[in-house]
Amino acid sequence: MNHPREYGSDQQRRTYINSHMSELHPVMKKLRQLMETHPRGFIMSDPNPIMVLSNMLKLAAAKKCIEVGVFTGYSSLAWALSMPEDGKVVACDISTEYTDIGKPFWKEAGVDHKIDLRIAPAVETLQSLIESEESGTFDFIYVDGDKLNADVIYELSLKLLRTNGIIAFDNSFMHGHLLKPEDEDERQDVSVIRKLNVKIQQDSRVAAVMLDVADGVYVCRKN
Ligand SMILES: C[S@@+](CC[C@H](N)C(=O)[O-])C[C@H]1O[C@@H](n2cnc3c(N)ncnc32)[C@H](O)[C@@H]1O
Repeated sequence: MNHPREYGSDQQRRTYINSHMSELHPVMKKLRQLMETHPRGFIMSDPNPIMVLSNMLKLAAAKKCIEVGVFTGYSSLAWALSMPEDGKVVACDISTEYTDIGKPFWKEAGVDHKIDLRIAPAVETLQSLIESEESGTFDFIYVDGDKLNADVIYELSLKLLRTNGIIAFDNSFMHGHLLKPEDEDERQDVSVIRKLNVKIQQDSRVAAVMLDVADGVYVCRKN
């Protein structure tokens, strides 16, 4: 039997965690500061999971990554900074309006040569990578966009990842909706992720664990 344990309130934990994270890279910090006044700035990834995942990339000596959902390039910048000079991030987004904001920051950090931005629906970009025979070659895939296609993205990603490669989904709690029972009129994106989370938990192709950071991050290692 599990003994009940008390680790403080959610707010107390978050405050403590946030005050004990290492300093961000100065360019990541600058981009975050810029986005504080942007009307959509709140959709940027939270620095805590980004730091956890960056540490994993370093440990795995990752050289090939994919990101689904670039926005203004904060998380792409983190992956590029975590890889060696010959590392590559295939960065997928449909918006040049947002990605154009991030590009100068990639250049300032000296990692723009590692980021291969593809402006197209992510599913198309992932399919094109499979067609160009890159299956089984990626170390890490971060999914933070296109929730409606998350299941297709998961299946394509499992093809593209190498054995022991990692796929990480941001927003596994879907802004808290998935911590509650299903609504009759649940939003479609919430419903897609609810089903995908169950599928992943039962999927013998991966070893998966959800991190209780920010809006939840589902970290799945391909067996
Ligand atoms: C939550 S934001 C990504 C935040 C980013 N990871 C960061 O840390 O700043 C989601 C992004 O997904 C992009 N997106 C939406 N639908 C997409 C699709 N079908 N294919 C690729 N990107 C898509 C949006 O344009 C948006 O920039």
